[in-house]
Amino acid sequence: MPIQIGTRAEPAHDDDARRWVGTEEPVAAEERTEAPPRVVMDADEISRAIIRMAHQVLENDHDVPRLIVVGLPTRGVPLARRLAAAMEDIEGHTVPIGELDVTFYRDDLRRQPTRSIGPTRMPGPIDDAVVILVDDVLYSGRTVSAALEALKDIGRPRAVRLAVLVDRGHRELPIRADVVGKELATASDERVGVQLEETDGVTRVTISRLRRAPDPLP
Ligand SMILES: O=P(O)(O)OC[C@H]1O[C@H](OP(=O)(O)OP(=O)(O)O)[C@H](O)[C@@H]1O
Ligand SMILES: O=c1cc[nH]c(=O)[nH]1
Repeated sequence: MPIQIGTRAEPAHDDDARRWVGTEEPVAAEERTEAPPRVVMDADEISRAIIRMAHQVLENDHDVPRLIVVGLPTRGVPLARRLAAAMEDIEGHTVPIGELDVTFYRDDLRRQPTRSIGPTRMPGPIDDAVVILVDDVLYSGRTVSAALEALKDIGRPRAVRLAVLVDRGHRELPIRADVVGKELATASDERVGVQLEETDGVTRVTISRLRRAPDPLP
């Protein structure tokens, strides 16, 4: 029996229309403008990385009776679908997919721009299943930490693994990925952008350097 919590009320990602929570300054000045992005993975490289990741996931948990692949919005959800499809190609049977909205579990909810609350859907009980969390980028680790909290409210998986397309370093919490598509050495003033056909109309990974917006005139 599928489990569903919440519904998406409006588009999941709308940078221009982001709403803010709390009273703190909503955005760091250096995030306001960006230099042109440099492409570090194209669509073919991303496809190959996902196939590699699928093999690794299956190798790590080859004897598990129940695997559930769970995407973290926004782009973790289409990535989870792609990963599950690659796993199905290898294994020849259906791989159940879920999606997990972590917004209310974030420890930085008051500091971060929020997007609309998305749905949480599981293909069935997660108890005793191995859950493969899927996200596009692993950075501070706070999204994954929130995902682990959110999962606790749904059930008690036998194990939780983490698969990310890009690990860009700069962790703030003791979290690591089990399966990584590509490790990117990045500076803290850079931003990794994952774009996928399903959400962005183009598939690629870029790095851009964030530039400090000029101070306002006195
Ligand atoms: O390790 P972290 O520091 O948590 O960063 C990684 C998260 O940041 C991005 O999500 P974001 O919150 O920007 O939302 P989006 O997926 O909707 O773009 C990305 O998709 C990861 O989920
Ligand atoms: O560079 C980053 C950092 C966090 N989340 C992203 O999507 N990219």
